[in-house]
Amino acid sequence: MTAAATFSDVTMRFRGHTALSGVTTEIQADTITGLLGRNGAGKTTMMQLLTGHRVPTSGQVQVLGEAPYENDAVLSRLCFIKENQRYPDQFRVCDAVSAAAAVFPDWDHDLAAQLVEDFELPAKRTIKKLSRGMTSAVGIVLGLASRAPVTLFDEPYLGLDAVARQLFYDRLLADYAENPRTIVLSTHLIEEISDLLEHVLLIDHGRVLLDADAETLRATALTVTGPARQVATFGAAHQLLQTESMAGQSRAIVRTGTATAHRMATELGLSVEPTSIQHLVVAMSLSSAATDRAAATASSDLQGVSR
Ligand SMILES: Nc1ncnc2c1ncn2[C@@H]1O[C@H](COP(=O)(O)OP(=O)(O)OP(=O)(O)O)[C@@H](O)[C@H]1O
Repeated sequence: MTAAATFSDVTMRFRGHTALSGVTTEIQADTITGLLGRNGAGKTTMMQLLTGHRVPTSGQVQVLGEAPYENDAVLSRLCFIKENQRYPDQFRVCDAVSAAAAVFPDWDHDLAAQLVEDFELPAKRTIKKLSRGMTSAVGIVLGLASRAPVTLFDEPYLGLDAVARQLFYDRLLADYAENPRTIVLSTHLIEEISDLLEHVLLIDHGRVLLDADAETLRATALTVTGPARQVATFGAAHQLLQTESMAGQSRAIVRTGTATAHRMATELGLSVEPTSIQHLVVAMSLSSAATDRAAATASSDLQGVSR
């Protein structure tokens, strides 16, 4: 696998706040990557670094082999559809489409026209007068029809109804199958998009918490259910992320690197199911928050001792 973009020990600080801390990762070429994480995790900041809207405080960001900041050769091959994408006041839908067609070298006119029709966008209406969801649909049309080698969607579907979101997923997959390219999609609607994702990058408090291909995640994240003691035994032998117990029964989400995990669970009399990416992301984020809290408590206890 080649990398379309790399982050090497990237730290991004905003006046006293560290948004990203020592991030090292690669965005795989010709892959759909889900950039996931809680509010304020650092997803938009990563996209802003990829698109040269910001330069890192330290470390290096490279896109298509070069630093993106003020680099036209790179930026002309990038498309960034932001949450709350803004357009000039007088722009109609058709103006946004024509402007994008002039900017993106690989622009597909037919696809754009088809998408405008699919999303039932009124081509001659001023974007300012569109509903929230329709405005999001304009961004989606531009992002898909740009056919940019690196396309970034940052929460692209604010206000889009369920039917329109499904349309986006279907059109994205169909077009991607025919024209593979690097797509990064940041979203909180993990359940909805998890089947689309080939790679998952989970950011938490500015750090990489999970960086793995979706296939591996599906195979290594398990939910086991059964008697509490047996679940605890199984959890102790694996990476236990979350556990809930009631009336002597437990349910745990674990990550396992061993091929024998299924057998061990069965021998312990536990039922085993795959864990969805959404459940895994929630469990990992909560587990990381608990670890941070424990570390903070330990550190304040130590400060108390030293006084
Ligand atoms: N210009 C800025 N000045 C100060 N702090 C900032 C700035 N931009 C981002 N931050 C902070 O950096 C952190 C990461 O923000 P970022 O927008 O990257 O998060 P996010 O993962 O995209 O969140 P969300 O899912 O809520 O959109 C947040 O704590 C945010 O408040």
